[in-house]
Amino acid sequence: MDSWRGLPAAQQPPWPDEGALREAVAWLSVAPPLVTAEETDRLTSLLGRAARGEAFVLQGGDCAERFDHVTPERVAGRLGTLARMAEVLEAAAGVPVVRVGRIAGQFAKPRSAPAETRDGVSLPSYRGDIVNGAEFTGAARTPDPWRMVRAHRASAATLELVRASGVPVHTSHEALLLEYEGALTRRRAGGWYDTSAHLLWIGERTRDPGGAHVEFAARIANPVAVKLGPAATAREVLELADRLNPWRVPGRLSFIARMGADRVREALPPLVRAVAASGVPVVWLCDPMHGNTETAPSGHKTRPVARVLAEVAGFFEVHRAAGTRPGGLHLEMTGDDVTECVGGAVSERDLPLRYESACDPRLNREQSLEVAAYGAGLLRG
Ligand SMILES: O=C[C@H](O)[C@H](O)COP(=O)(O)O
Ligand SMILES: C=C(OP(=O)(O)O)C(=O)O
Ligand SMILES: [Mn+2]
Repeated sequence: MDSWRGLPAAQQPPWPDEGALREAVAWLSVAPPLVTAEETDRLTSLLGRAARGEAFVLQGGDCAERFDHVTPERVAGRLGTLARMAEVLEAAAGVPVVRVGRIAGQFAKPRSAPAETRDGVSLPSYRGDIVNGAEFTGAARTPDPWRMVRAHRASAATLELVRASGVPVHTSHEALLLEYEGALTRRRAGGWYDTSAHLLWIGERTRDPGGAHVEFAARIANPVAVKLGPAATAREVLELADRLNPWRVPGRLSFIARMGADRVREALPPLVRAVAASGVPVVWLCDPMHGNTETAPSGHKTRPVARVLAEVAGFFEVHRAAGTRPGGLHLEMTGDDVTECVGGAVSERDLPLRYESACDPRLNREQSLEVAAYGAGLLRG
């Protein structure tokens, strides 16, 4: 299970204290599992239905969860919004909607740049609460391996709130920090399960078929997903499909296309066609967020809801033209009334009012419901 060690692993934090890293990993390797193999297998079979067109997937939640946002109100807000969106989509799809949260573990962030400079001062970039603090001070930005232990506790507390809500949701996050994911991986009858979440995905920046992340994902029994940006080639995608779903199990592998509204119509068709021709069963999800990020004049990262809708439309068009299935949506969203994406009641001027994301801009409740209603319209055809 340690076969990923020794392979190139992108986006790992430069932990300054080796001893502390070893101690934190030792703590995690005997920590209680967060999810069971049975629940995890159930998600694989639900996703298998989506691969056959008998279900639609809604995956959503924060870009970056925060340790100090684990409150009943915030979790209920996110889950309530996700549940409402799922109802809207379900009514249109005529098949069950599989609810998957970016929740209870979505704490690690890959970054475009290793450092951030403000007023001539450079500090390590914020890499998510599991690595360092968002505050712009040397102390906060120093990677601290004990934060992985806090992330496990915050995930457990969030999961308790999720389980108490009644919203039937499975958990997911990006499998970015391999020390964390590896330490929570346990042997079960069905193989090795990463017990940190039901579904793990590999990000656009770490999907090198020869890299450590793909090797780790290939070894676990969980359902896995891979983000695909506009530079992904059919050859790479076929290699990923082969590595990650060699036994061709429906539901084992999802591809999350995040092309950008302008690129989706030209970048996605060759990938969809190549996968269809290979016969490897895959669920195709649309992430209309990460290819549509812009910087507003105020300096805030934002996403125009109109571009989000345009990418969703393009994704459906591509699948209709190829005769393949649009399997679901992957969104960065919250139940809170934030001002992070532009659209509806939020204009560029409003961005500073309630911009609470520590990383990427999320759809607020109203915008999330707008995207769900739009998706429902496309599902009705
Ligand atoms: O959530 C995704 C990435 O972590 C994020 O888009 C990277 O953002 P950056 O370009 O500000 O580093
Ligand atoms: C890091 C993310 O996305 P991507 O890997 O697609 O950039 C994300 O989903 O937050
Ligand atoms: Mn993001």
